[in-house]
Amino acid sequence: MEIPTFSPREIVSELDRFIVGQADAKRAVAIAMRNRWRRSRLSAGMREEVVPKNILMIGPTGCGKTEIARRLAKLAQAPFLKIEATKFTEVGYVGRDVDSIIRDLVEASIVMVRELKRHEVKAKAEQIAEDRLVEALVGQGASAETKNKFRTMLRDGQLEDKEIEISVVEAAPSGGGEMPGVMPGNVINFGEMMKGFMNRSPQQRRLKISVARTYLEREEADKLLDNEAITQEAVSHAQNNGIVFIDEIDKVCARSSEGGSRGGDVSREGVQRDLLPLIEGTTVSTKYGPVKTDHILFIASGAFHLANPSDLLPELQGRLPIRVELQPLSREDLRRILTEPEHSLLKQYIALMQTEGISLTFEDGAVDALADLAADINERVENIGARRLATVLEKLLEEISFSAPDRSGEKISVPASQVTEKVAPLAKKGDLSRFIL
Ligand SMILES: Nc1ncnc2c1ncn2[C@@H]1O[C@H](COP(=O)(O)OP(=O)(O)OP(=O)(O)O)[C@@H](O)[C@H]1O
Repeated sequence: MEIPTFSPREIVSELDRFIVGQADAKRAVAIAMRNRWRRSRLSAGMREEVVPKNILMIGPTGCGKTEIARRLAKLAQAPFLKIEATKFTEVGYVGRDVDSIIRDLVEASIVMVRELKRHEVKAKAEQIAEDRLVEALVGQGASAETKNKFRTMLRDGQLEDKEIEISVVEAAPSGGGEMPGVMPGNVINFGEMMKGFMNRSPQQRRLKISVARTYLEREEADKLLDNEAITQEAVSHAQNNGIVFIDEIDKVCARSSEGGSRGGDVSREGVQRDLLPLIEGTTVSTKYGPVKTDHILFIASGAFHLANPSDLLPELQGRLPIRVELQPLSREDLRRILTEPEHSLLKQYIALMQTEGISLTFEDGAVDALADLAADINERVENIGARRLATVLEKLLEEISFSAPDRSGEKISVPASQVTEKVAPLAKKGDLSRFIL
């Protein structure tokens, strides 16, 4: 699979569009990404020798660690998986099977490759689906002239509500029935969807053209896709380009203050031992075949408040040679996060209100007051980084959000006083602020 190539400088500037500050971490991931491209250009023998230099990100919660990794993966069109190291202690020493990380990564890769391939065959599938619609309308034997007439009407959208009888692989959505793999909010799980389609035999259905078209296009696209080839490509994509983000790695460290690995720390060290082969390079068997982990990029991350990176198993430390520290977010960072990123929180709220016909604006003073308040609560209650902005903003805009449908056409400008008078007092209510803000 062709993956986009960017120079480290380009990667950093792309990340800058979405993430404020954290220059060191951006540089580190940019170099790691470029190294992959360099590796792909080496001779086969040399290529096998070059292992990715995995990264350890150290920084407080909510300061952008996951966001950097996720954006990087998106930019590089790399399969991405985030897991929490602590997940693997829940069932005790043996814990959850760490190999599931690789299996899940391959699943993510399949979804990704399938979506790309589906896009490639889209135009063709649409054309075949249209032919089938015309045939369902006028019958196979109709003259070319009749067919063309109906084709034109179809394209003009004149027949959308007309019912036709077609043979579809999936049951019709009678009374709000759901398609397999389509979850609430239209998130599509292609794996599930394929299972759904493959397990069913075609059925005659009476459907409106608008609905039938969706079914037929999907069915035809699936016919055009070569599942075997997709699987192979997805496995290779995961092996060579996959990124696994392991959060809370510090929580599986034996704390130095507790005098090394004794007692309850056995299971934590066990998790590190389990993770080690994956990061060192092993072969995991999946239902799609064996997957080599040697060239998967691992980014481990943690706050390391209580433990130190040197409390990790030495072998693991060796496999995470790139160390980057992320900075706690200052008041100024929070202010920039509100306004600067491409889809910043303020921009999101403005866009959401626009759908209700409301033109929402924030006075400069209001943005400053929001940043002040978030920084203040982070300092006094608990530092949850940029996540604090979401709760504070939600509280500030709750009223407008609720009454928006009645206020269509209005221009609403949020002044600083609303932050200081409405939301800030909540932060003063001691323990309550833990739950509200
Ligand atoms: N520097 C930043 N610039 C822009 N947005 C940020 C920044 N830091 C955090 N955010 C936003 O805050 C939220 C939480 O950030 P993120 O998931 O990266 O936290 P994290 O550092 O990985 O913390 P944890 O270890 O607790 O998962 C995300 O929505 C992210 O977009």
